[in-house]
Amino acid sequence: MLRIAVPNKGSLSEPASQMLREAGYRQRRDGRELVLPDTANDVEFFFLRPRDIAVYVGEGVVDAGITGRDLLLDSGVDAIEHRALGFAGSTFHFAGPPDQVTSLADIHGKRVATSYAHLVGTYLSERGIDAHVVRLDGAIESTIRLGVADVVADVVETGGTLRAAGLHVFGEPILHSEAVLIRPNAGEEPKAGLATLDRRLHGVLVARQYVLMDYDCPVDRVEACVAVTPGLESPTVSPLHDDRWKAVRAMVPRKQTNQIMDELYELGARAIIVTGIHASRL
Ligand SMILES: Nc1ncnc2c1ncn2[C@@H]1O[C@H](COP(=O)(O)OP(=O)(O)OP(=O)(O)O)[C@@H](O)[C@H]1O
Ligand SMILES: O=P(O)(O)OC[C@H]1O[C@H](OP(=O)(O)OP(=O)(O)O)[C@H](O)[C@@H]1O
Ligand SMILES: [Mg+2]
Repeated sequence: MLRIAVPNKGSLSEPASQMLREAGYRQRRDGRELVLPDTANDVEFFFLRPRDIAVYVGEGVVDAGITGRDLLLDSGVDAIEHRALGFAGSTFHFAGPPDQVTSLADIHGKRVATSYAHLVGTYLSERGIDAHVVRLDGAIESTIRLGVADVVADVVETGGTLRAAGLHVFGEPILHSEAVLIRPNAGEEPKAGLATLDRRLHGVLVARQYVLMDYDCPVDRVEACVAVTPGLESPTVSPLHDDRWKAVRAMVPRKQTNQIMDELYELGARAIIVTGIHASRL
């Protein structure tokens, strides 16, 4: 059985379980369940704290886990990012009072509050910046007002929390993070079964990121239209009863749906229809 660690709390928990459900796995209904076997799929889920998941994976006591890239890097353990999962996206930034800190060099000699002490400490020392890292569990944006830090390093999604605290980000992002599937390093072959899990998760990603587009196209416009919808391998082009027209079907990125429909229409395509993808295996 493949042993998989899943976040039990926090912002990664529900979307991780949702993604696994869409990939055909059982997930817990009761938030207190700690272990959940899914014998039909030959896997067993362990619900653990997101920050601890990299440690369990690094130790090799589970075969795979879902956590944040930022948490993986902060753990410093020997586990490998196997696949980015496209949710819980954020950047990790330094921030501080706009009138006091505007560049990385300004951090020198200051106190930096963060929940990611290892990550931040390494980042600063690699750049020769000497600062005192204050490790706290959360509500990092409050530390400056409360006088325990001069600068913070924290997760930024919308930026709303920073704005509410009167802080601004400065310098380059330390990191772009999102939820990731991780596996032990240990120089070994990934455990049998991991490939199936990975293919299923990739299938969910594709189903989320792409739609199917069908349209009718005048024969002399097929090449131009196909250039707009090249599909993954190559689009399907089928004959229609009226031989002046062809039918084309291709996967297109969901975000570009309307722009592509406009372009196809301009090129002479008609009856353009878009359908969602429920599942996929590429
Ligand atoms: N607002 C957010 N947007 C996107 N990702 C976030 C956000 N807040 C935290 N994360 C991500 O969640 C992971 C941290 O999970 P963790 O459970 O430790 O904290 P949390 O989600 O902030 O939950 P809580 O603070 O309620 O304990 C990290 O990968 C982090 O990047
Ligand atoms: O840019 P934003 O959209 O405002 O999101 C970022 C905030 O979200 C998280 O906080 P959370 O609500 O988890 O509280 P915490 O600081 O106590 O972890 C994170 O630590 C930031 O503070
Ligand atoms: Mg938090």
